[in-house]
This record gives sequence, C-alpha cells and structure tokens, in this order.
Amino acid sequence: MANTRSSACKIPVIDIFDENSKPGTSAWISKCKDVRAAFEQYGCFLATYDKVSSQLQDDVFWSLQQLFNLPTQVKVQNTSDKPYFGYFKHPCIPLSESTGIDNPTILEGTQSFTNLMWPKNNKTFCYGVGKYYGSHIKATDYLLRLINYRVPHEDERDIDACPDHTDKSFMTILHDNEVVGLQVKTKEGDWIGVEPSGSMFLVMAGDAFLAWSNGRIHSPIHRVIATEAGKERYSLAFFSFSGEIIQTPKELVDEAHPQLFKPFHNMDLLRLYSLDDVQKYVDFISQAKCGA
Ligand SMILES: O=C(O)CCC(=O)C(=O)O
Ligand SMILES: [Fe+2]
Repeated sequence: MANTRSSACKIPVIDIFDENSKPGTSAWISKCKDVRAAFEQYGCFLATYDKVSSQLQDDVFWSLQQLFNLPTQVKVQNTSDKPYFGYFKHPCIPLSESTGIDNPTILEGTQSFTNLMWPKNNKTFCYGVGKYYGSHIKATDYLLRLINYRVPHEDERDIDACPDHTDKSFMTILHDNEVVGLQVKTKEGDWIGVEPSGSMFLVMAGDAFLAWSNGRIHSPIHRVIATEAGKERYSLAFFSFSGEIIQTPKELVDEAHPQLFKPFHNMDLLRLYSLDDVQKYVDFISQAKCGA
C-alpha cells in the first residue's frame, strides 16, 4: 500500500534567476554553493521563476489535456529508436501515460511531434522556444515528456501513480498543473511532499550526474502518489542526457574517493532500465499480476 505520509522537512528553494547574482560575483559564488549543497544533500532543489504567466500555465496544461484526449491509435504513433523517448503506457503503471518530444529545444523537434499528433495542424501546441538556446546544448540530448495521471478508480487508491524510482538522466526539471502527488525521499528515508506552485520548478539530479560526480551528488528516489480526489494530474518532465561518454573527471577521484563507476553511455543506462519493450515483461506481468 502506498505510504502517503510525508515529512515536514522541506526541499531547499533557490532563486537561481536572481538579477543581482551575475556570474563571477560573490552573490553568484554563494548561490553556486547553495546549489551544490542541495544536490549533495537532497539531490534536488526548487527553482523559483515567477515570469511564467498564469495564462501560459493554463494554456500549456490545457494543451496536454487535448493531447491525451487524442485516440490511442494516434498517440502510439510517437515511436523512437531510443528507449523511453516515444509514447509509453505499461500495465504495471495503470494510472499514467506519457509521451516524449525528442529535441524539444529546437523548433523542428516540437514541430514534428505536433505534426504527428495533429496532421491537420495545431497552432497552439508549438511555441518554438528553441531559437533562444545557443551552442552549449551541443553535447546534451533533451527529452520533454508530457505525462498524464488519470483519476484512480475506487479500488485503485493505493496504487502509486508513478512508482519509486531514480531518474537515469543527468538532470530533470519537473513542473505540474498544481495537483499534489510528487514526493521526494530524503537520505534518512522520509518522504517530502513537493508543494505544487505555478512559479516552482523542481530541479533534480539523475543517476548519470551521481556517477559523473563520483557519488557526491545525490540522485533522489521519488514517486507520484494517487492524485487529489477527482483531479487529473499533468506534468512536464524535462530530461537532459549527456551525449558524451560519462566519465568522472580526474579532479573528483583521489585516494579518499576511489573511482566508483566505469565510463558509460547515458543512453545505455537508460536502455538498461527501459520498460518500453512490454514483451520482455509479459511473463512477469502475468505471474506477479503487478498493479492488481
Ligand atoms: O510527474 C511527475 O511529477 C514526476 C515524473 C517522474 O518522476 C518521471 O517521469 O521520471
Ligand atoms: Fe522521475
């Protein structure tokens, strides 16, 4: 049964867009220290950003509602060679479905997804924010997953909408339609409920970041418990994956901190945990009847 209790302990809130802390200033250095301490202790922090209007928030989550209301035959057309990048629904996780936009930071990525889902055009779905991003994204692959958690039936209240897991990404940014459900586990084993807010974005480290940092950065276990009574939950999960081999920098390895991880490819880590291939799990599903 889902343990819904959450601790009074709070995830650190950091104003990373503070105008006064320009790179190089002492305010900026102190903010960097806050970010590092939050990643080491909690594996995540809440970034405040109040420039997203409530109109834009409403438009985005209204679009997600339209998207998930499309016929299944349309939604399953979003496939990918990469694990976890296409449409996903799994019998073990009956309350949720999600779909991925590969390359969401460039206009073409969002456009080709929009054309696939709405061949007759949907001008409101695609915002084309990609032009604001520079060349620094070169070595990073981005994936935007659009997630829907349906309202559980009477007999499904104890099923976690998204079971306990750590992310296989380098970093993840989460934002939802202000319906509670997301919880993060502390190192001490307490669950912290993330207070939903239109101006909060949860920035979370993934396992790839943990490995790169030689175990210094914490990649927290998190989950989504059954949503508020009668409320459907929508969330945006913005994952970044390293496009290069993940190798711990030599500065982070010494006698006291021997190297914990062999170099690996972020996509191989993701593939290892992928549930995309439902066929692999057929026996497991029928034997364990998981989710039932
Ligand atoms: O929906 C959420 O807020 C969390 C989603 C999540 O943890 C994931 O997709 O990895
Ligand atoms: Fe996650």
